[in-house]
Amino acid sequence: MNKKLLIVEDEFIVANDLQLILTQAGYHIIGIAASVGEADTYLQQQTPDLVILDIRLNGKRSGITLARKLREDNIAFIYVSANSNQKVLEEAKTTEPYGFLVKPFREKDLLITLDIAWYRHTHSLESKLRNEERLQSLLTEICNEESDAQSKFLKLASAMQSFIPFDFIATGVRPLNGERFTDIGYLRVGFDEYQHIGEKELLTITGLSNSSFYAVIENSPADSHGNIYSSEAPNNHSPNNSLQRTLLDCLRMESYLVFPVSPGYGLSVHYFFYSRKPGIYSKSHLTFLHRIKQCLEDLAEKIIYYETSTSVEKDRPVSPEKKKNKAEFYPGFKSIIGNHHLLLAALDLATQVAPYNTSVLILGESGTGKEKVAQSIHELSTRKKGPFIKVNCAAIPETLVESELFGHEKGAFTGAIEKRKGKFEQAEGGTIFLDEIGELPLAIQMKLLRVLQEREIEYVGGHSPVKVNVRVVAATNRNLDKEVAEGRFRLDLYYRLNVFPITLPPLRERKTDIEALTVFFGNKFCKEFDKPFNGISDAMIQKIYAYDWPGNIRELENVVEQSVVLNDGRSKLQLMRDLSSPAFSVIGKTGINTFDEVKHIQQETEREYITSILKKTKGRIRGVNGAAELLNIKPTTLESKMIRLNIRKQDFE
Ligand SMILES: Nc1ncnc2c1ncn2[C@@H]1O[C@H](COP(=O)(O)OP(=O)(O)OP(=O)(O)O)[C@@H](O)[C@H]1O
Repeated sequence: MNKKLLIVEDEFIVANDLQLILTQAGYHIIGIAASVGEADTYLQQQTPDLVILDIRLNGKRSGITLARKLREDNIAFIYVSANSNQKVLEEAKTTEPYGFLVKPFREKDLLITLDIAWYRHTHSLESKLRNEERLQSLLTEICNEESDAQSKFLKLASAMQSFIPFDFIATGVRPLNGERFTDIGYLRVGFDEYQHIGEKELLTITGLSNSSFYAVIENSPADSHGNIYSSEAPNNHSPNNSLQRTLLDCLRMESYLVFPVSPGYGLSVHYFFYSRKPGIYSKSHLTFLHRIKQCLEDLAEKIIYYETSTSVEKDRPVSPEKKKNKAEFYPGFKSIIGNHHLLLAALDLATQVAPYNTSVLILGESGTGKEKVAQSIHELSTRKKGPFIKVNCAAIPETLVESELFGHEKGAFTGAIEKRKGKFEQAEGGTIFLDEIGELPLAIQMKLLRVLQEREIEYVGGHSPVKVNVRVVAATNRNLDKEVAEGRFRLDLYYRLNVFPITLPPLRERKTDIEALTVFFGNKFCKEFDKPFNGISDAMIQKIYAYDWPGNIRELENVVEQSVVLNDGRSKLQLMRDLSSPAFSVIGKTGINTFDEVKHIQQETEREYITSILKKTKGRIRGVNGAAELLNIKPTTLESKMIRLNIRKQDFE
């Protein structure tokens, strides 16, 4: 069936050109609109499969306004625009278009872009529907199981987290009753960890007396329909001194969404999602909640039933160890430390995409944990029993990339003395992780695109394709948009890989995780070097918070490793190098880009320190007051370190 297409373009000649090309290519054009108003009229008459959208249009409203509506209505669209103003482009990007073409464009590029847009749209739609089906059956399970209201709601929180982002979730009957407050809330404190917030906790957090708290409750309005509030839109905010307002202030939330359901008996139960990000909630979240409304009503009924029948039980104080709960639906991120909301949002996306074969593109600076997330995606997928093969595209010489990835036949080139399988075949039934994908030569990018489309590879020197069943997870620390714009990365491959992008935040943007990571690495290295872990000194904590971490988690890991190596085993870990020393400020300016750079600095400092101890002991390693004892490491460990660091004992004797 011909796909239906709407053209929204105010330049008559361009619009006609588009119509001609697309009709010839087999599309059915449902109309040409020169303004958002005209486009609305067409959209009311019928729903197109795809929309081609110019940014600047006749009238006051731009294509970006229309794009927001199209996204909410789940209609795929691409921009075709001559506008290269960075600000406008940035704004256009926030609407998450399925493609972008800059005028003037080639006919071939237009057709490819539409093709990819359609592929991405159907693909994401399909996985969305499958995900929703999974969620609905999970909610039914939660509803039917024998458990109390709190655990039911905790499980709901865990199940919902990858569908609607939140840092705090709550539910309760409305209108609120000053005599008896039965709302249940959970604050998200880890990937799948939540802190229960009931009346007692609220009183502590808000610091309100009982009477002021009841005044707040009495002052809290009920919503008759789904609503969104954000600090960015102060006109649409909850009244002062209401429960919502109090929660926003005390928990430092910036926006919330409320969704009322009617579970029967004339009652209304509200579900609340709060986020620390302003403007995070959209109409599409409300539409999604409408789709699962029946499940939410069934669950609300069970929760109210439990609440009303066990009020005595409820009044028991909650023991501190019971307060933090693990919902444990997704055990796949065990070794990923941190609970900053930017990290959790990335992990939510990873959870969402993990069960499917969709390609994933992980973006983020060097050392932010891209490989770790790639591994988790593999572990959370049905392919977890298959291999996870990592390929560092930047580390393979250009002439060998093709044979390394796809294999080669005997005699395919000088030195190919026998037939050899490539990484794709080695990853059969599993996942291939293409790290530093931005470094792939253009010719290989084209071949990779074919693999993604056809699911088959061709050996170097081979003549028949070989089918492969491999999921591709790629990563880069480059700005691929820029690489595409500058012609170093193929647009078609970019769109194919970018079906599901996950961006990992740099460490400087999630500083609240620094301490937990430091303790984690402190423990890890103390175990490795067989030393006791006595905690982190206050001075070290202060300095690591103040530093910007251009090398991200990997750099922090190396700094902690060094502190452990040089720790005397009796005191808390100290910072063993000055993070703001000249060496570091230079790096800070230019940025540490590679693991080698981080390792180099670490080795230099270690060399300096070991050298200073050896000077003291005049080269003596073993025995009382020997260098090994002063460093509190085994003499054999010190000896191997000296070999690695090229330190000669005899230089100190
Ligand atoms: N959240 C985390 N918790 C614990 N360890 C982490 C976390 N994120 C990363 N690491 C550790 O930090 C180091 C760097 O992580 P990783 O290699 O995954 O980063 P990357 O983004 O792939 O780096 P590059 O771009 O240089 O390849 C690894 O040793 C990894 O185990």
